[in-house]
Amino acid sequence: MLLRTETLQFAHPGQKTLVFPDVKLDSGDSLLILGKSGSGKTTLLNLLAGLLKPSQGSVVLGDVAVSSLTGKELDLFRGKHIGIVFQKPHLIAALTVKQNLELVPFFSKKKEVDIALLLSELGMESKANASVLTLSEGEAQRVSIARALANSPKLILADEPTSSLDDVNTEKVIQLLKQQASKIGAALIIVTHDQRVKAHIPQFIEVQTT
Ligand SMILES: Nc1ncnc2c1ncn2[C@@H]1O[C@H](COP(=O)(O)OP(=O)(O)OP(=O)(O)O)[C@@H](O)[C@H]1O
Repeated sequence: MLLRTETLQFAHPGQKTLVFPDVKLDSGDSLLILGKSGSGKTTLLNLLAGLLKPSQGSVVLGDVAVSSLTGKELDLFRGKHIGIVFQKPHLIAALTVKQNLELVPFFSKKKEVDIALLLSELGMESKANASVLTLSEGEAQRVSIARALANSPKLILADEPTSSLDDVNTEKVIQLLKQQASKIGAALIIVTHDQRVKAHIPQFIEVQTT
């Protein structure tokens, strides 16, 4: 088992405690996190990424308890083993597409992946030297996927990656995430309420408001 959570709970300041279903995932598996708005899907993703600390329970990735790592250790572990696609691309505006991707191996201290190959697999090779300010929304989202893959992570987490995309780009983005996850043997978790995504990934857990 690659990823295992147990009895995860978290409370944002002044909010009621969120209680999450357990997640169990093998390498190469894909899973959707579904649930109503405000149920805690993004919070769960942040707990899985080690961006938030659970008030109860644990997150174990491989043989490492992510939820008990702290500080630099946690940042390094995340940089090496987890790729995150945020809802908005959050690219560095002053840099080109390629430069945005080159930062990943720099920060994760991992061997560089072939960025040119990655861009060509994402249909973005002609944009390698373009400023990210000139990209369309779909293109920027593909670059943010490339960035999440550029450290060959064990776990890919994506938060509503298709919410601002049209049908064609949604299809492309989901296929890319699935293909790339399977190519590098990573597990893939997508938070979504997008019906179009549900058609591609049948396994899901549902976060319930209590
Ligand atoms: N930083 C924060 N401070 C206080 N409360 C927060 C914070 N972030 C989230 N919450 C609250 O925690 C609950 C879960 O939020 P979360 O963003 O995880 O839900 P979600 O299921 O991802 O929602 P959506 O589908 O609308 O994005 C909500 O009630 C939200 O208002």
